[in-house]
Amino acid sequence: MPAVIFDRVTVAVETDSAPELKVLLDSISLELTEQRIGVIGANGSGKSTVLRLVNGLVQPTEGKVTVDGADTVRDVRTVRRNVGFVFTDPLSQLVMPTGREDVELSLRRSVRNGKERRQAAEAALDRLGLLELADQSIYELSGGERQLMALAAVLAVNPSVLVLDEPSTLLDLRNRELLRRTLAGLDQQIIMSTHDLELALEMDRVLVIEKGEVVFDGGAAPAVDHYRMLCRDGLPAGKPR
Ligand SMILES: Nc1ncnc2c1ncn2[C@@H]1O[C@H](COP(=O)(O)OP(=O)(O)OP(=O)(O)O)[C@@H](O)[C@H]1O
Repeated sequence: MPAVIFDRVTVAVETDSAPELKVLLDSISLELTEQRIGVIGANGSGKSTVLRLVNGLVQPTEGKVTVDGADTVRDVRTVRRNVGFVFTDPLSQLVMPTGREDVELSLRRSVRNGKERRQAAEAALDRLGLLELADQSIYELSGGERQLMALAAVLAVNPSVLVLDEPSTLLDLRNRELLRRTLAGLDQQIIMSTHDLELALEMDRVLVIEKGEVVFDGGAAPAVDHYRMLCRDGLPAGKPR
């Protein structure tokens, strides 16, 4: 597996609401070498920020992130070639009128020959059962269908690391199962944030993020237990009305 290394990474940003920098992540060090890594935590805890650091979409304010030795700031082109990123909102990544065109666009660099590219796109769509929807306008697809289409476009180029930011939010039960099976069948390293604890339980290692810090790092079941405990402790006192 490629090694994704966070070396004392802090991310701090300017905001309009306060004169001092807002710290989104505080001096995180991690060596991610397992095949399936889950990232869980409350809304706003910093999960997407962790994921975005892996492909250089967010840059560390201090420290560095490397993917198989490539620095996500200095060697960002190498990193982007190796790291596929699936966004929570598929419309932020699907740019072509149809899914088929989008998958072919993803493949434009890796498969130069037009006929071979069409075949590779067909195979990538077929893998997720999307052939029937391939030529439909992206805007006529449901949210879940778009989410799968975005995954197909990223998987088509066979990245060595696949980063997924809450990939199952829009999926129904059947498509969640399809996603689960698809992820289980992949050879590459997966780093995935999710609120779907069943999906998190399938991971080899799970990080629990809380207020910009890794508060638990270990096996999936104890990580989920830890997160549940944090959620219970964080609830307001008194009976819900
Ligand atoms: N560019 C930015 N400027 C200011 N604040 C930011 C910026 N990006 C993220 N944040 C803040 O950082 C915190 C962590 O955001 P992040 O998107 O990483 O959370 P998350 O754990 O993925 O949340 P969710 O589960 O709701 O998607 C949030 O409070 C968010 O408002």
